Amino acid sequence: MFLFDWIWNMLSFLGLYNKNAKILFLGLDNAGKTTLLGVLKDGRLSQNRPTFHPTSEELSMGNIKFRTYDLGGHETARRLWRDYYTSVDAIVYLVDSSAPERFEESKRELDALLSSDELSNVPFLVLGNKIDVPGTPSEEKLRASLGLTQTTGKGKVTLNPGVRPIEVFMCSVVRRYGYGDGFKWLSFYLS
Ligand SMILES: Nc1nc2c(ncn2[C@@H]2O[C@H](COP(=O)(O)OP(=O)(O)OP(=O)(O)O)[C@@H](O)[C@H]2O)c(=O)[nH]1
Ligand SMILES: [Mg+2]
Repeated sequence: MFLFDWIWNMLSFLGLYNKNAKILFLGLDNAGKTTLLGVLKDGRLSQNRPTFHPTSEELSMGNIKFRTYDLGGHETARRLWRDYYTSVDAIVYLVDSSAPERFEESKRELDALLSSDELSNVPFLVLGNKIDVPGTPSEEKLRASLGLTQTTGKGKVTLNPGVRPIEVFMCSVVRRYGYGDGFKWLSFYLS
């Protein structure tokens, strides 16, 4: 079961394999960005300290590569985010969905990203992480809190020019579910 999951998740990246895509992993501190990257990188969960210095990793599966940027999420680190906006292919925005008291703060940062000119056409994959935590609010609640009740659709949708793909997927990085669907969705929009 675990092996199947792992392979399936890796396969869902196929759309990304074709390209040296530049992907930023953003979101508040403690959202799970570094944990997710660790799982994507070598399939393993690691204990991470909060990220204070931006880390860039080339993920390669077989002989195909893409470049990820893990930027810290605490307040001072957020000021560095904009230094990385140039020629970004996608944003993966993580939210700790088990921490509703921080939804407002997370929305504020997300809104700032969404209104940035440099990112105006960049696809956004929003991951509501940590749904393994009991009592975590529903996807509906998260969407409402983030102002994302209207998104572009989970299937492969042909969007009008100028419409930015954006979608929400709930996931648990530690249980390794949910994010695979999100990356598969994202791959539709990386040409
Ligand atoms: N329960 C649960 N905990 C998780 C999950 N994903 C990550 N965590 C935990 O959340 C904490 C923060 O994870 P990190 O990956 O360090 O968060 P980050 O987004 O990189 O945080 P910064 O580097 O401070 O911006 C760690 O204790 C992780 O083990 C999940 O799916 N479920
Ligand atoms: Mg981190």
